[in-house]
Parts: sequence; structure tokens; C-alpha cells
Amino acid sequence: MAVRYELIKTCKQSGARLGRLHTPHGTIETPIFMPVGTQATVKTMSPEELKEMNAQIILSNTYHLFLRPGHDIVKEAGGLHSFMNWDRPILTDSGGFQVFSLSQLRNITEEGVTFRSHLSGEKLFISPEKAMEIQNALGADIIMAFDECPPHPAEKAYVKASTERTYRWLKRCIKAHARPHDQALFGIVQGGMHQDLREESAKQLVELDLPGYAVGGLSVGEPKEVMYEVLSYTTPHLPVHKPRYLMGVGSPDALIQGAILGIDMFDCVLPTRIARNGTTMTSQGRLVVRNAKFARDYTPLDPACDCYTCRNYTRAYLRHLIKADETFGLRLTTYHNLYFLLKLMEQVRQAIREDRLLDFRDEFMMKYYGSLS
Ligand SMILES: CC1(C)O[C@H]2[C@@H](O1)[C@@]1(COC(C)(C)O1)O[C@@H]2CNc1nc2cc3nc(N)[nH]c(=O)c3cc2[nH]1
Ligand SMILES: [Zn+2]
Repeated sequence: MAVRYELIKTCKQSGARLGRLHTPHGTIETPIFMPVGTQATVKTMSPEELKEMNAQIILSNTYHLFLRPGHDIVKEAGGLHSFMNWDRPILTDSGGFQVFSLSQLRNITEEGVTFRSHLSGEKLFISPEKAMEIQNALGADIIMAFDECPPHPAEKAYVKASTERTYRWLKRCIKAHARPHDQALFGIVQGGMHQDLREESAKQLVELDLPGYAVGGLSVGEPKEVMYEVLSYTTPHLPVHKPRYLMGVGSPDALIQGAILGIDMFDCVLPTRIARNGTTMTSQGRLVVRNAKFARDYTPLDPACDCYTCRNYTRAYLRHLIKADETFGLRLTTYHNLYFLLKLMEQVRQAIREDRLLDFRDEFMMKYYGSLS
């Protein structure tokens, strides 16, 4: 079996799960945050640095690698793991979301999606079959079904029709999947913000007995409370002994609350994206190190952090590098932000072991946000 989830324990206080996800490239402890490496690199980080901070699995993206350099080149290079020199697990998103969020969309039909490349303007087409051909070529340990992430907000009738088509596309993905023994295909639950559509979508996917289930169609601009409500009536319909993956979620509060609501895997570009404009996550909350007030601040970015950045450099130096647009500055803030989130998930796993994740959440929220919600 390509991927096997092992439920280790459930937190008595919060219901959150501690698990292990066994994959052909190693075992992942969950709940886990997955750094995003869209174009076969986690921007500015080397594989050695990612291992140093204990990144266990990283993401890459079908849409981007299909456009550039092309999945045929990655395949000829021996697949993503050798192409990017990463021998731990990789997950690829199917391109569904990126086609809708990045390209000038041409047309979506039962067959698939016609669109213009956001790079060259070239007219391209991705179908469930094409998305599987690309992901089979890239060789990630976990691959995602080709789906439509409905726009938000959207008419319920549109969400219903889109979710039903996504289900038909999933069955085509399963049929077209050429490597089920070493690449686990996860289905993606859709249904917008509608309880009946979400429950129907979850039940249909569970009948297909997939190795894992993602909750898609969220983190699309909806209020966090709405996302939490959707999760609260969706995850209970997913099998206890299969991993649950919430796509596109990565703020500290949402990672903790998502784990409490039964999610095991998270990914988001947030920590790497905000790092590049000098915004960092610290034990005392967000700190925009490019602000003038740090010009003469010779203390570490985060005094409570023992990462490479915080052990060796000051806020004054980081501010200087970011203002001077020095690449090294981006590397230092990225390193810290990823380290911070990976450390946070280790603390979440420890709180689950000690049956105290709700207490941990409250303690963290007060320190980071200065309030409980
Ligand atoms: C496109 C980019 C860089 O990814 C971020 C960020 O912009 C942005 C754009 O709008 C905000 C909310 C502000 O955040 O949403 C991304 C994070 N939310 C998210 N990623 C997802 C990926 C997904 N993949 C698939 N296959 N299916 C899904 O349903 C799906 C849903 C998702 N939701
Ligand atoms: Zn640090």
C-alpha cells in the first residue's frame, strides 16, 4: 500500500488525533504542517536546511510543473525526488485550484478545463486524465484528484453542480491512475459552505475507500469561523483510520483549531510568502521586521526561538537586508517562519500526547494574538 495512516491516540481534552503516516519515502508524524515548494523548491531553502528544521514532507504543484519545465523533463530526470534532491515524502496538488486562481480561465466542461498559461498565454487543457498523467510522471508519494475549487462566494446551485462534477472527475482519476501501489491518490471533499452538500460529498468519497481525504474549497477568503463550522460537520463523516488534509491553511490559530477539528495535514504558502516581505511569526505574535522601529534593535528576531536565524542575527540586520532587497534576508526570514510553524506543530503533537490541546490553544492564543479567539 502506498500510504498507511496509523492512529496513535486521540487527545482526551480536544478530540485531536496523533498519528503516523507511513509512505514509501518515510514516516510522517501528524498533525503536520507541509512547506510549499510549488516549482520544485521551497523558495530560498535548500533540502538540507529543510531537514535541519525537521520538515517531514513538502508540497509541489502539478499546474506549475506542467507549464514549466514540463512533467516529461521531471520524469526523465528520475521524478521529483531526484530532480529536487529531496528523499523524504512529497505531495503534489492536482492543479485544479491553480488553474482557477492563476490562469485566465477559458472554459470548464465535463471533459476538463481549457485555459491560457499565465506564463506564455499559450492555450492549454487539463482533464482528470491529464492531471493523473502529470502526477504519475512527477512521482509524488501523495497525489490529489483533479477537482474544481468553486469560487467563493457562489450560488448554491453552482456549488452543487461543481461538486457533482468533481465527484465524476474523481472516478476518472481513479481509473486513469497508473501507479496506485506507490502513489496514494487522495480525494477532495467539496460542497462549499453548505452542510448538505459537504456531507453528501464526504459520503460519496468514503464509499470509494481512498487512502486519504482532503477538505478542499476552503481558505478561499471565507471568515475563519465559517471554515471551522464547515470542518465541524465534514470531518465526522471521514474515516477515523484515514488521514485528513485541509488544503491551503497555515495561520497559527487555524492550524491548532484545524487539529482540534480532526485535521491531520496542512499546507500554506503563508509563512514563505510573508517572509519575503519581511513579516515574521514570533512567540509574541506577528513582527514586521522591516519596520523602522527595528533599525537599532540588536536583539534576536524571536528571543524564545533557537533557529539558525534567531541564534545568529539581529532584528537590525534582518531589517537592513530586507530593505536592501538582499536575498540572504529572505532566506533568514523564511527559515525562521518555517521553523516556527514546524515547531508549533511539534508542540501541538506534544499537547495531544498530554491530553491538553485546548489548554495549549488558549495559552498560545493569548501569547500570539493577545486574546482567546
Ligand atoms: C493561490 C494562493 C497562493 O494560495 C493561497 C492563497 O493564494 C489564497 C488565495 O486567496 C486567499 C484565500 C487569500 O489565499 O488561497 C490559497 C490558500 N487556500 C487554498 N489553497 C487551496 C488549494 C486547493 N487545491 C485543490 N486541488 N482543491 C481545493 O479545493 C483547494 C483549495 C485551496 N484553498
Ligand atoms: Zn527563529
